[in-house]
Amino acid sequence: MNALGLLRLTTGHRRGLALAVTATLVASGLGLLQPQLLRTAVDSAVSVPWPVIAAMAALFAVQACVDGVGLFLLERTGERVVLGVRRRLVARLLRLRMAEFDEQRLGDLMSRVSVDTTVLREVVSTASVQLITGTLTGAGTVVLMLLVDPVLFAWVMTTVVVAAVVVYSLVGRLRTAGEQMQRGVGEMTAELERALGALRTVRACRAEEREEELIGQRAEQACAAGVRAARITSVMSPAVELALRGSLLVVLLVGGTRVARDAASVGDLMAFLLYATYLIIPFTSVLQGIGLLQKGMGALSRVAEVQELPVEDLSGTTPPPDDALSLEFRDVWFRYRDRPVLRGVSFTVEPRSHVALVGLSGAGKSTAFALVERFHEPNSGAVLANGTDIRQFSTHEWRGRIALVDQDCPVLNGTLRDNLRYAAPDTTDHDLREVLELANLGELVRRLPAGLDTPLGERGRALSGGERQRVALARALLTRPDLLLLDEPTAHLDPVNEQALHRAIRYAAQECALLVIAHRLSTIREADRIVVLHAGKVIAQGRHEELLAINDFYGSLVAGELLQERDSFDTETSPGWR
Ligand SMILES: Nc1ncnc2c1ncn2[C@@H]1O[C@H](COP(=O)(O)OP(=O)(O)OP(=O)(O)O)[C@@H](O)[C@H]1O
Repeated sequence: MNALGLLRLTTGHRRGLALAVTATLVASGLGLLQPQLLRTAVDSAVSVPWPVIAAMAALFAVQACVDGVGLFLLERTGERVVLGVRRRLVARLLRLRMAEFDEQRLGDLMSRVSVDTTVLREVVSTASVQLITGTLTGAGTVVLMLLVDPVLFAWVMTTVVVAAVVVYSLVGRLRTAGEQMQRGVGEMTAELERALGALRTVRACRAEEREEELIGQRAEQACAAGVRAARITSVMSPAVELALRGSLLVVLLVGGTRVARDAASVGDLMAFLLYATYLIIPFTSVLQGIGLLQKGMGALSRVAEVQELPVEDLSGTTPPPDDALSLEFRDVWFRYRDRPVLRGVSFTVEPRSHVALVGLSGAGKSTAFALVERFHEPNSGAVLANGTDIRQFSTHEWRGRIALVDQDCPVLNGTLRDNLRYAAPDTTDHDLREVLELANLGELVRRLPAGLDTPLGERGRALSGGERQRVALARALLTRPDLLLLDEPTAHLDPVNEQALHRAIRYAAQECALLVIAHRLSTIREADRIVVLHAGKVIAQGRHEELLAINDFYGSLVAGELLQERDSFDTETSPGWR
């Protein structure tokens, strides 16, 4: 990633940037006029030159104003550039291929949107002006110094060249250190996100100290890279400072003797001295600008990495059929990286029928759901709806026709109403009430302090596990799907909620095709067909009684109650409002 990449970032904002840089340049130009005025005043005046002092004061005031305007414009442009980058990143992240989330670390991706873009803003708003105005003002100052006294200038340049050589030799290392620092921060955020995301487990396992140590190590890595960068800067800055102070000393020594020998006037010496002090600002600016630019290039390459991650393939354009949906898995093979998970799976779900998918943990049931949702694509074979490969459908419209109730039932931050209407924002209150009763949520709504408008907290913390499951089910039913994918809760349900679940399943089965990952005998018995999945293959299909008669594996599943092998954590306890 080079400086051109950074320049490309400013596309669409160049006018604002040009305006800002111009304002800053004008301000610097006005600054350069001041020594000239001083020189004229000193060399020609015999008494206090009031008009010149007034002109200088006016110049100072105008310079300060123009400088302020330029600064504001720059900051604004920086913010707007970063807004664009952040929007693009967020849009990309929300559309990445699901498989990418297996490879990437969430916290690191998040730090690219927050931390790295902040560095980019600094580059746009600070480094750009530092480099452009620093270079131009520096060049202007140099020319004026040359005009005032070429001999003195030659002396000054010797010290400046020494400083420039030191800076140049360190720039590359500064960039590497900057990049390492950004990566370190990314890794630390990733670890922190992982630990806070599983805080209950962390505490239950008494792992706070281990996590503190691990996250601390990542912070230390970022710190070490920051210190490396500081070390480089600390060599660069004094070198420059030394050169600048040295040049001032040279100006005084050499210039003083030249004035004594009448080779130059006092006005010349004063103007030159002023220019030499003025040179410090653009020179330091350029130096800081180069440092920031190096950091910015590191940040930009991390941002660009996200921009290059593959997004979901949304090439299908055909709208899904309007009539009742049927679903067919036709010889579907699927692997996660090198690991085959589905191996020639075939089964069908007729319109408005109820099919239960059963099998041991790891058999591939959730993967089958993921293929229906098009989170992943089959490696061979196809998933069809009413005879058409679902890849031909517009993904957006296809997902609008189906609903998924996941095992971990995510609830989003917001009110209960927001959560319920998340997939169908136009739901009326009448529909809402109907589904609430169906999912046995009426009692919960009555108990919550602000009813439907009660905030549920981050990830629905204010709800119990069972309540979250019912909210997820109600959310799915509200979309009036043509195909409902339901990963039945593995946790124990009390009889009232078990009945509610069955009521909802029966209701859904009348309205749409229903594919349930079943963990309960009661759900399995009600199914029109049971598909037994074992090690990625369908080993039997039929009704409960038929399968019991013909399939030993199914018999062993039922007898050993293996269908509920994960029946362990009942989270039906919730904080507050009980
Ligand atoms: N993102 C992934 N990357 C790699 N392997 C995965 C991924 N997701 C699942 N697997 C593996 O694929 C296999 C099938 O997983 P899947 O979640 O489909 O099983 P399942 O039948 O739904 O199990 P369970 O009933 O425990 O939820 C498992 O062995 C799992 O380890």
